[in-house]
Amino acid sequence: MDWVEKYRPQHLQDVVGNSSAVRHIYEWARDWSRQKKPLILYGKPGTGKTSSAYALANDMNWEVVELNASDQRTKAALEKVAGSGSTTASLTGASRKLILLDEADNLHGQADRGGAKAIVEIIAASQQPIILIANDYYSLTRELKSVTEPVQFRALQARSIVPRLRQICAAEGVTCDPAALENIASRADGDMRAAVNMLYAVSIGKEHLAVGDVHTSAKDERSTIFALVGATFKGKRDADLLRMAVEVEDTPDTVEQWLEGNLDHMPDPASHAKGYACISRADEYIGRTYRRQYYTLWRYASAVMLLGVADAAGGHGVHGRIMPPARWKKMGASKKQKAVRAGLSRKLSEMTHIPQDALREDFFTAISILVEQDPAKYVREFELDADELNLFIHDKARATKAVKEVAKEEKAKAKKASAKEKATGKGKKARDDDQPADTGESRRDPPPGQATLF
Ligand SMILES: Nc1ncnc2c1ncn2[C@@H]1O[C@H](COP(=O)(O)OP(=O)(O)OP(=O)(O)O)[C@@H](O)[C@H]1O
Repeated sequence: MDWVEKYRPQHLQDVVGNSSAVRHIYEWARDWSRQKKPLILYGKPGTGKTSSAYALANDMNWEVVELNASDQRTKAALEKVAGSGSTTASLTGASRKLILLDEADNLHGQADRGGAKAIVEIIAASQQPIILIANDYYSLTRELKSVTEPVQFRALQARSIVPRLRQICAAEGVTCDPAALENIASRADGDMRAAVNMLYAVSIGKEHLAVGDVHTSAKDERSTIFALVGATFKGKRDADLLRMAVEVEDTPDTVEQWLEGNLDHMPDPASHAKGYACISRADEYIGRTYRRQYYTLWRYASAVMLLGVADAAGGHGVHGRIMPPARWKKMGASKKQKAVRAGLSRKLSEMTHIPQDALREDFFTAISILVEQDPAKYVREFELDADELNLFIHDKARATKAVKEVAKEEKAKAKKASAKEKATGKGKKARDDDQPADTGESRRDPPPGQATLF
């Protein structure tokens, strides 16, 4: 049995941290009547939402009926349980049934809006206590928010995670360096499930856990995932790939991103589609793993993507080196893009006298079409640089070419102008007046501050 399940809190008092949320839940249950609104526990994964609901039911001697909001069969089941006010229906002698509705932020997974609406109505009129669970409160439908009472679960502090890890080590007969547990707790980033999982992984087969067992540098972690991805494209034996997948610290969704990021570099284009097919199949398992909290499915995800991509790659490797997923690079790049976009709309707004938000909302598409047709013209007109031009046209090579072309023209113009200045001897005056050089072409350009869009 894995430690996450083995050490799931059995009673509310075992739940670490989030004490005001826990008290809220307890008082709600203690005073429960049909007038009480269902609770919605929301917050980061692994902070104790599901565990608290189960611990509460245990403490109250309520039976739990767990349903999933996105499941098509949920409405019928919910109708049956929530519609019955019976308190003695249970064979176990439990006094009530606590309906636990997981993935409340995925209610739109119901086939239609009507289905979701019907569920909200059943929830609102329930004759049994209901607890809904969600990660993101803000993505819930307005209707659902209006019939429920929110309870937030916050990320756990590392200093509350450490004692729980210490307890688990003691129960398992593993002695440990305090620094090792502190290291795990801080890397878990407020997620107790992640912390317990990490502890389990590093303690396998050990009687003593030293800090060195836990502390792997970022470089070491990278080299392991590099090795796994490299071995997959090189077509290493299936058994080796599966063993490496267990060894790497990264979860299958990270491995999936790495494989996906490198797929396009397989030399044979025909193999790309095959590779993507395996990755998308693995992605379904990864999604289900998280939705159902059923980590066994991770193994299937790993097997499907690693063996599938290895088969697609046929042992031919990838062009160049194995690279970290482009998506990660893009995340950094998107910050820069935001700054470029803000600068560009400010500049265009000044030039055209159109307010920035009108430009963005009403004109951006039209401008993009125009710029796409003749990029160089608009590089001149709006004095765009390559980054700015790229916001309008996505073909990087074409954008660079247009910018270079205009730069070349400008250079030639400047050269011509300075030659002319020299010849006429009026160079100084022209510079003092800050007038554009007197060339036939420049007279056709609109003066600064009067750029025209169309
Ligand atoms: N506050 C906590 N106290 C003690 N153990 C916890 C706590 N939070 C999480 N855990 C551990 O993590 C496991 C998963 O926790 P739980 O299912 O309650 O998380 P959750 O908040 O419902 O996450 P998700 O949003 O992913 O469903 C538990 O089995 C338990 O081992």
